[in-house]
Amino acid sequence: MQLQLALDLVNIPEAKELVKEVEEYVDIVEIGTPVIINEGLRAVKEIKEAFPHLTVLADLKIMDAAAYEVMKASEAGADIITILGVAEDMSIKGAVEEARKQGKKILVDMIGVKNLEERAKEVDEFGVDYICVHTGYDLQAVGKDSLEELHTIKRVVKNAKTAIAGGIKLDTLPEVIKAKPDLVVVGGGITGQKDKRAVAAEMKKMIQQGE
Ligand SMILES: O=C(CO)[C@H](O)[C@H](O)COP(=O)(O)O
Repeated sequence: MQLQLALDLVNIPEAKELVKEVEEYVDIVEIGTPVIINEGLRAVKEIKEAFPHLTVLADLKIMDAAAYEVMKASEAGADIITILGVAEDMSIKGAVEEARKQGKKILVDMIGVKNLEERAKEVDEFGVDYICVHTGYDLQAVGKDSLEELHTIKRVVKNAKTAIAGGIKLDTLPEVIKAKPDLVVVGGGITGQKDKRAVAAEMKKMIQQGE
């Protein structure tokens, strides 16, 4: 089980500081959608250059023009690129094909997918690398989480790795670990804490113990 640090509400210098603080405890660094909106793919490039040993995920949440956007994120140094599960089949297949050419991976974000079980089976057949259930900020605000959805995809996904994101904190991590996703994505649960390093270290320890 891997730990992904999601960086959403920072600029590039702040992102670098944050990664420096916790890098020994995280496996993947996510350059979040708001960072890419504010800073462009330059954020991906600068983080990859500063931390070449870390796996960098570009959270583009691609909806269209998938092959082109995967190519651009790959050129910037992303190792993993995200596309939405609600995108057209052709877009997801195009993303996978381009990622294979570039030697990169695709994570499908299932945010907003209504027919989760059926769609997870379909995208799993397209050869994607990760399928991620995700409660976005807007639903977190009304108390939702993705644990039930994780159980659903764990049941039906045969090829891809499973992942979970959205509002995971130290106190909710044990339940998540029990469900055994391959990847746990944590943003505010680390970045919003006073002692980020200590929280990341504790999360890593809990994850290792849960394996
Ligand atoms: O993709 C995102 C928002 O759309 C976030 O990166 C993801 O939800 C993880 O952050 P947090 O743990 O703060 O919810």
